[in-house]
Amino acid sequence: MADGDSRKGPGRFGAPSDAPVILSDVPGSFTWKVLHDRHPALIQKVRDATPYDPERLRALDLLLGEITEGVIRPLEGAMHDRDLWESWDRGHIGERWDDAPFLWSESYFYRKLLAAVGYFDPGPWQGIDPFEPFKQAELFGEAVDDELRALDGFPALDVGERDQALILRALWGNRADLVFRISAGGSGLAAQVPGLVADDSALIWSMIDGLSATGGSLAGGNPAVGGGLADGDPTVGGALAGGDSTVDGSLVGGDPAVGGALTADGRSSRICLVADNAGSELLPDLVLIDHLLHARGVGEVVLHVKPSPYYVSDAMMADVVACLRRMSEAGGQAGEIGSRLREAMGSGRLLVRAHVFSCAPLPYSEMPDDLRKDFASASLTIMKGDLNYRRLVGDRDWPPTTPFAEVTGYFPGPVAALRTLKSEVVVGLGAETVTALEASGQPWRVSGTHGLIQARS
Ligand SMILES: O=P(O)(O)OC[C@@]1(O)O[C@H](CO)[C@@H](O)[C@@H]1O
Repeated sequence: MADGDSRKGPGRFGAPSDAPVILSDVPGSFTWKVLHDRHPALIQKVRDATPYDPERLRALDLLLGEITEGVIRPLEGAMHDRDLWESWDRGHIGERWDDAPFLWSESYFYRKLLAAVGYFDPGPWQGIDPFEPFKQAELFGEAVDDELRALDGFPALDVGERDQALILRALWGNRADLVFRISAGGSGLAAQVPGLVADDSALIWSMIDGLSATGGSLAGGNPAVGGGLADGDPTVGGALAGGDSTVDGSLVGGDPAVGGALTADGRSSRICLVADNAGSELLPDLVLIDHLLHARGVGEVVLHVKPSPYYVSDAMMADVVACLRRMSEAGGQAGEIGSRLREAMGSGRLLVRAHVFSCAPLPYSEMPDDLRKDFASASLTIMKGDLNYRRLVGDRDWPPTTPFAEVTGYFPGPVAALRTLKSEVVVGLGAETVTALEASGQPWRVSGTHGLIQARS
């Protein structure tokens, strides 16, 4: 029995799964409010933001009626991803929205929203992202101007200081999540950020320390092929893009099974970063990627984005392009970083993937083999954000002291999570930390005021 289709039962690849799956069936609970308050509010915002025609407005009304009345109905009409959804269904169609796993029902809601606005249908509305107006407003807002200007202070920092600053920016950038703002109001951020509830950043950097590329490469399956230099730094061997161009249509870039550059001791010098939100989260992610490639000598970074609009602000390829353009236009350090990233993209040291499973309603313990191979080819995978965390550890009511290494043991390689806490699931906390958080009386699991950095080697 799979992790995504059961309330209990063993997960694939031995993922432990004896904690109850989180549902949305308790009126007034966080998950219930997402389905009953956040989703209807989002439908209204989508209607307001784009001048839809009667057909699409009617479809949005039908969706609103469906989520209000309560029973999950099948997708209708021609669907390019029918086979996928049949394989991801898990028998929840026909159930009440509240009774399906929260992870599944939320994800299915976003797929239905795209169906309602005709995102996938041939015709004039095909490819019109219903969330684009929100993403644009955020990317061109003053807060992003300030963030980009702040990069001008970076050259004054040494590499260690930059390591820490960048990992924290990438973490707290995750507060900038537009779906969260729908219910939190304003910026969605509490005035105070009490801080980290777990901090494995030292472990992450110790893993990255050994990952400098030497120039050896497995590109094209030939370990004797040296990689080309991408950024002119003679101490850093560049990676060649994977030699096999006959890849699965869902991937952009080289063959996921082919490792890129190698370290001196023959390990993969590849890091995967699984992105979460666009705009003010993706920008610090890109700055971190540049730091890994340029200052830390990592041979290759694989950036995973979503293949279609999801959770309002989740990053897609178009958002990567928009962020790089925004950096170039900002000039200063941001402009320099943007240029280096463009070069890295051109030389294959920065690869982007948009795998269909990135929008699946299932935990990563259910990932397909090609994605599993992709993660296995990296010496470290960094998961960004709340939803990726839920999918990584399983969206279950774990005791919060359950070891992170235990619940991620199924993952095919070293893995780290950078996440602002915006939903109920959490693992890997110390008992004293949990006691103090509970004593605070604050909704620390869901308020976006706390963050965590967790890793296992
Ligand atoms: O993945 P992200 O962008 O950090 O967060 C997604 C999120 O806003 O959506 C869910 C509730 O709708 C929660 O998991 C979380 O608050």
